[in-house]
Amino acid sequence: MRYLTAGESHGPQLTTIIEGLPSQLPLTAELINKELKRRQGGHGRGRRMQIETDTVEILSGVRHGSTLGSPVALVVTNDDWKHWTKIMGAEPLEEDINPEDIKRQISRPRPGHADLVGGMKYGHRDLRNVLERSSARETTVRVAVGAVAKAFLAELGISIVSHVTEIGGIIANPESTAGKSVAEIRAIIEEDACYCADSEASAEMVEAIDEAKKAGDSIGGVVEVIVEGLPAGIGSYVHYDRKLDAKLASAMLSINAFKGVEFGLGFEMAHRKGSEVHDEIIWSEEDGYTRSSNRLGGLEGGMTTGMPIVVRGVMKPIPTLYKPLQSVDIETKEPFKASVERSDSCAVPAASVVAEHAIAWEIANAIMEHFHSDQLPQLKEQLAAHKQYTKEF
Ligand SMILES: Cc1cc2nc3c(=O)[nH]c(=O)nc-3n(C[C@H](O)[C@H](O)[C@H](O)COP(=O)(O)O)c2cc1C
Ligand SMILES: C=C(O[C@@H]1CC(C(=O)O)=C[C@@H](OP(=O)(O)O)[C@H]1O)C(=O)O
Repeated sequence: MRYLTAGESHGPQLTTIIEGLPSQLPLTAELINKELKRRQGGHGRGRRMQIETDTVEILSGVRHGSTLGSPVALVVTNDDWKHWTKIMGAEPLEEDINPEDIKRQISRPRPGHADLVGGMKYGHRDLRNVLERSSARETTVRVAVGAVAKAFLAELGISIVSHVTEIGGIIANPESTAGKSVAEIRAIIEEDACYCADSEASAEMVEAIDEAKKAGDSIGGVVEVIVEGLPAGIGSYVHYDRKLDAKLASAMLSINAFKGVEFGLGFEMAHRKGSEVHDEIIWSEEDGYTRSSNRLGGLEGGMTTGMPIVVRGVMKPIPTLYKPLQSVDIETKEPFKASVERSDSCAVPAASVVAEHAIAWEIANAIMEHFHSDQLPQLKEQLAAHKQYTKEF
């Protein structure tokens, strides 16, 4: 499967086309909208989220609530567009308009954002031309795509959740999720301001976000995605570009501001002995092959083991600072404070929703690569046979 996205942050809409979905997958806009709403939430979001009510329109590939097997086109309109039609319009400027009045030109690149290097790369002296597409507004349609992937996974008995484990140095107690299922974690974090399972840590995270905002600063954090119900043997060890862990890492790092990724114990593995890292293999009539622990996070040799996938990503603090860092005006080359654009002060909770959906897409894709079918019912049969086979192996 594949998809493309298009759209600028303050353009008329965000668009995506998904290709290769099986037919007969139940799909509604309502299901996608639920996830879009979650992405808009979480403490620390800026004023743009009060302007938008992200909702999707399904324009093709679905009939009477079910996929056809043809490309699925989705659109999310930007409510803010009405304030930007002249500034961001595709048509050449009308003659009676003074460009200076409507340009909202940016010439003082923000350290940590794509402004300066993006300007150099595409020859834009107005760095707004970079910002508009490098903005995480694009993650809206990536969540829409991931919501479709999640609907597909749910049909196969595979569920996925993300939660926030750290913000600005405040770390959630791992016990808050230990031994809990995806559904249980989802129920805990649903109403939490930081999508965190530890309510005490979450309250401190809220304070830390408010403090950072008051100081004109920003903070980052860590999110964890858990995938449950996977069969063993999805992905492959035979070639670098077929390893599922590599694909999941790439998906995580493709999210704006994500700078690191780890599976299971992650970087902690460096401090442990092999006997304290690897997961012992057991077999039972009922469950087939399982593990007595899941310290490797559900992947061996680039393939699923059948245990839950546990993958974490670290998000750096937001680059736009209301107390801006030192920069240079590219017109005069004089030192200047960086531009200040309307901004989030912390988007880690929202980004956890993006991570969940980016990972869901990658898993759905890996499943579609493994089981070759254009029809969901056939695919379900193949999956059931595969599960039986791996159990008896
Ligand atoms: C959900 C989400 C919201 C974000 N909001 C902002 C924001 O309001 N202001 C900002 O400067 N960066 C924001 N970012 C981060 C930038 O998009 C990101 O740092 C920028 O695209 C540069 O890419 P890089 O950090 O991956 O190098 C956000 C990221 C995510 C995932
Ligand atoms: C600025 C960035 O994205 C943010 C993410 C975002 C959204 O819908 O998530 C919408 C944007 O809206 P605006 O720029 O109008 O405030 C930002 O809040 C960025 O990533 O650089």
